[in-house]
Amino acid sequence: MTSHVIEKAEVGDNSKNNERDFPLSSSYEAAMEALSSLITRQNRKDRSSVGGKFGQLERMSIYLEIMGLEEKLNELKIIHVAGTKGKGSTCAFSEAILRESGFRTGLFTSPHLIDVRERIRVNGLDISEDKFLIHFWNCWNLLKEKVTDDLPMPPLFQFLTILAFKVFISEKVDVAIIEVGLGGKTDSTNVIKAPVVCGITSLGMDHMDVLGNTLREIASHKAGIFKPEVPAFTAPQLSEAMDALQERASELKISLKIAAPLDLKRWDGLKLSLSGEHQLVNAGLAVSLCKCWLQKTGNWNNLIRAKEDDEEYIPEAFLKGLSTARLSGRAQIVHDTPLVLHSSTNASGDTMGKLVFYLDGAHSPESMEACAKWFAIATKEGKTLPTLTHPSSFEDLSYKTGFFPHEKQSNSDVISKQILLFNCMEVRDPHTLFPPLVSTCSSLGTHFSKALFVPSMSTYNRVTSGDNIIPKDISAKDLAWQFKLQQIWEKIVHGKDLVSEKSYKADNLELLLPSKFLHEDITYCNPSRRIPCSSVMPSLPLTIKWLRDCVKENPSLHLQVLVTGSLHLVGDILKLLRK
Ligand SMILES: Nc1ncnc2c1ncn2[C@@H]1O[C@H](COP(=O)(O)OP(=O)(O)OP(=O)(O)O)[C@@H](O)[C@H]1O
Ligand SMILES: [Mg+2]
Ligand SMILES: [Mg+2]
Repeated sequence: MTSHVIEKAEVGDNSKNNERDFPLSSSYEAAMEALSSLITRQNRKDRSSVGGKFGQLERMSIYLEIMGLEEKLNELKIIHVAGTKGKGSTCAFSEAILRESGFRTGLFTSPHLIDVRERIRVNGLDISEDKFLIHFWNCWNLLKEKVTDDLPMPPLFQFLTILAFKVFISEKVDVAIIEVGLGGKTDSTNVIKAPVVCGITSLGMDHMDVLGNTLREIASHKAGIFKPEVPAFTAPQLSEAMDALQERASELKISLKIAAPLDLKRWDGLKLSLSGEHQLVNAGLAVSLCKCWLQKTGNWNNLIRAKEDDEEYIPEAFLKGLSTARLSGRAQIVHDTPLVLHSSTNASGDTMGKLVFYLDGAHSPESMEACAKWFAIATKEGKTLPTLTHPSSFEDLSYKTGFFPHEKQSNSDVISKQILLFNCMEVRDPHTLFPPLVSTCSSLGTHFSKALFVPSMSTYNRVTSGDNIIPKDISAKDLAWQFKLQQIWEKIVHGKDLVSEKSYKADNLELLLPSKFLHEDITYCNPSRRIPCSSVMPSLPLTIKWLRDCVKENPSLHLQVLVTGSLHLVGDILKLLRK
């Protein structure tokens, strides 16, 4: 993208000019370039002071005023959702439920995986490129005209929030479902003054740099979205968090109800479209939020059968929404290389993935546990599972004995192995992420044959379109963080420090012979010889190639790869697999 294009795009007084001068795709790239310029490198804690004298929410109000959106925003019938984990899923369920109930929906979630337009959905679909561009340049140009030293352009998330409000207002949605970006009290979305109902998803420890170090502090930040006269619902919480939520609700004299996790037994044949046991919690909250929204907007009675007075009754449209809601990169399974089974046990010749990616963007301790549980169960499919236990110490775990029971014989001529493909942002603490992952998997009988640490490709300082991804210079990536992850992993899994003589050079792929993979555990994963069963891989494209070679060269191998630790990583893998 040349600066010429950006300049043109910026000065154009409406989007039509841009569209006339440039093909749509280049105009979209120009928008991404402009968006990227809004990414601030400032410490999140001091975000409110990013240039200018106004606080974050005050600035939001001024921007909305500039855009002429303030009044219309107050008329939107909003469901506002905060929480540590499950916000996106709860919002996605709510959107699908209300759309299936006959309403035109707007959905604002974060982050995105492949394309920024995923964050803004209208009636179930990501906003189209041309609509995005029209609204994008309209917001951009109006704000750009008014910026001063005291009121600079909004940072990325703030801009996207304004854009989403503008889209939902223009598209005349009946309901807007809005996910909080971070925290609650000071989040840009908290400029919403009178939502119809508020929801709090599962709370846990995350973003402590901004929200505080105790669950109570975190909960009180999230409760900052509560508003007078607006009912609130929460997923079940630990008492420390619940007390803080309740305290805020009492101050405002609003009702705070606990939404019970969905009980699938009651709904014969219902299968949630987002998998994992934790989704029952999110689905339960979504049901309560939607029911309340329908009641408060006077639509509930139209939806229920007249004689139905059962408190727990769920209309058909709700069940349809719960079974069709989608949100990629959360417990998503992608079959890469098809495998046709010819064995007598599968005479029908069903195909199953020979290389299967299990994608989940978990990046906090609680979500790691949820993700591990989902992976362990999903990879076993149909087998009897041991009861989930929480081993108190890693000393107890079987992998310390040197016995690796990870070869699951799912078919007489197929050997299944589980691999971990991991990366996380450097602000995360891997010491808190690996233990719940390893112990939960292990307690369910799943053990990784190998862990691969790979840098993500997306950079955090650019917003890109879905087409724009593969950096040319992959070898020049700094892999120090991946080596650190590997070291921590080895220490946790084998209790041994890694020898660091080969340090900071990615594993030579020539040595990781795919043809040997099937039998390599014994020779390579021997802690006493200090050879780790983990590798630092130089890039994601090479990692995928290596995995594909592994299954190609070992006809009986069935690889189940858990990709987790970062939504960026998950998004990159989705982009690469899609190509
Ligand atoms: N109720 C839950 N309890 C624990 N973990 C959960 C729960 N819901 C979702 N997760 C985990 O968190 C990940 C992200 O889910 P989701 O996108 O719904 O949450 P979010 O709150 O929007 O997250 P983010 O902080 O990334 O915006 C999932 O992939 C899953 O691993
Ligand atoms: Mg988060
Ligand atoms: Mg989210």
